[in-house]
Amino acid sequence: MSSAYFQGPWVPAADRALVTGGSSGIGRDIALMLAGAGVEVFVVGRRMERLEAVAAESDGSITPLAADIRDADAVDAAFTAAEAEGGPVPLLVNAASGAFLAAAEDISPGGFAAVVGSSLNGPFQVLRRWAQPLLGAGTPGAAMMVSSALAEREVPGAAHSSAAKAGLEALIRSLAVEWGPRGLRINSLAPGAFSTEGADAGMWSFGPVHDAALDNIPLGRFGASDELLGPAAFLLSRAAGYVTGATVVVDGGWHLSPHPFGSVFPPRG
Ligand SMILES: CCCCCCCCCCC/C=C/C(=O)SCCNC(=O)CCNC(=O)[C@H](O)C(C)(C)COP(=O)(O)OP(=O)(O)OC[C@H]1O[C@@H](n2cnc3c(N)ncnc32)[C@H](O)[C@@H]1OP(=O)(O)O
Ligand SMILES: NC(=O)C1=CN([C@@H]2O[C@H](COP(=O)(O)OP(=O)(O)OC[C@H]3O[C@@H](n4cnc5c(N)ncnc54)[C@H](OP(=O)(O)O)[C@@H]3O)[C@@H](O)[C@H]2O)C=CC1
Repeated sequence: MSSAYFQGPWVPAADRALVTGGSSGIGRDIALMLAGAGVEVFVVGRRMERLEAVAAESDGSITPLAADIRDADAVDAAFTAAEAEGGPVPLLVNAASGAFLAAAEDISPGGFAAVVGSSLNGPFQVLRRWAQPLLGAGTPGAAMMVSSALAEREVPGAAHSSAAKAGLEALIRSLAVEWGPRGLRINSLAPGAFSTEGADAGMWSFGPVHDAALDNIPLGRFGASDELLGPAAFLLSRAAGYVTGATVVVDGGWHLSPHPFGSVFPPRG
């Protein structure tokens, strides 16, 4: 991944970053982009071998740290390891999250908790642990949470994820106000439909869902991974120094659709 995304005023806002979900898909691409631009990157995910594979792929500095973001102690240990040599980490990307397709009546309490845990509770623990030492030291920082273009829309078949992502966007607005005066910027990047390992396995390989999404994207296609990198680079750069509490939607216009999934997921008859 080239450093071409960071040029002129678009230099990274700091030289150290922690990226959750950095072993796959969107988080992996962002981690490689940052490392390619000379940022020291720590990648977090549940499976160490996949984190190590990303680290091996980069010519830059990527350190793998295994943790489930739903486990506050594991999150704390990952940050403690990242901070051990260079102190608080000023840049944060939270791309980790998980979801599965299911009719609402088939989502068990445990299933709802698993998805909301990885998409809202866990990201809050990550943000809180990231911010604590920065606030204590008065060091500026910037966080970018990966949300979803449909956070504010109806998503039949993914009610848990939709509720959690809407909560995540509400959360970043509150934190931007609480922490802005103390030097921290908090934004979110909201992707539309992107082909990634996890999303393909869980959603896009299911033909009716894939086709319904495509039919309702005004630009008529899924996004290409590099189309997220420019907006991500912007939010993590000095050029975004006056941007906080914002959600940047990158979805080919999908969120404007009258119904983002047409009638692909009718209620049980
Ligand atoms: C009309 C169609 C709508 C299409 C929707 C499109 C939405 C667009 C925007 C979506 C925004 C979000 C996008 C993404 O997240 S893309 C990235 C996707 N990547 C992944 O999801 C990969 C990671 N996935 C996971 O980690 C898991 O799916 C999970 C989130 C569940 C977490 O795993 P965990 O290890 O905690 O899970 P367990 O196996 O222990 O299960 C916990 C409980 O969840 C229940 N469960 C799990 N899978 C399913 C399933 N497929 N269906 C129903 N229930 C499921 C499981 O039974 C457990 O419940 P119990 O405790 O009751 O047993
Ligand atoms: N691709 C798409 O179309 C869309 C994606 N998004 C969002 O983009 C983000 C990235 O998704 P995408 O790249 O597609 O997904 P992937 O499944 O390809 O990547 C998910 C990453 O998160 C990690 N992860 C998942 N759950 C946890 C957890 N509980 N703790 C720590 N790490 C975890 C995974 O590693 P491991 O499994 O080893 O833990 C992996 O590195 C997510 O927030 C997703 O909701 C939003 C809208 C659409």
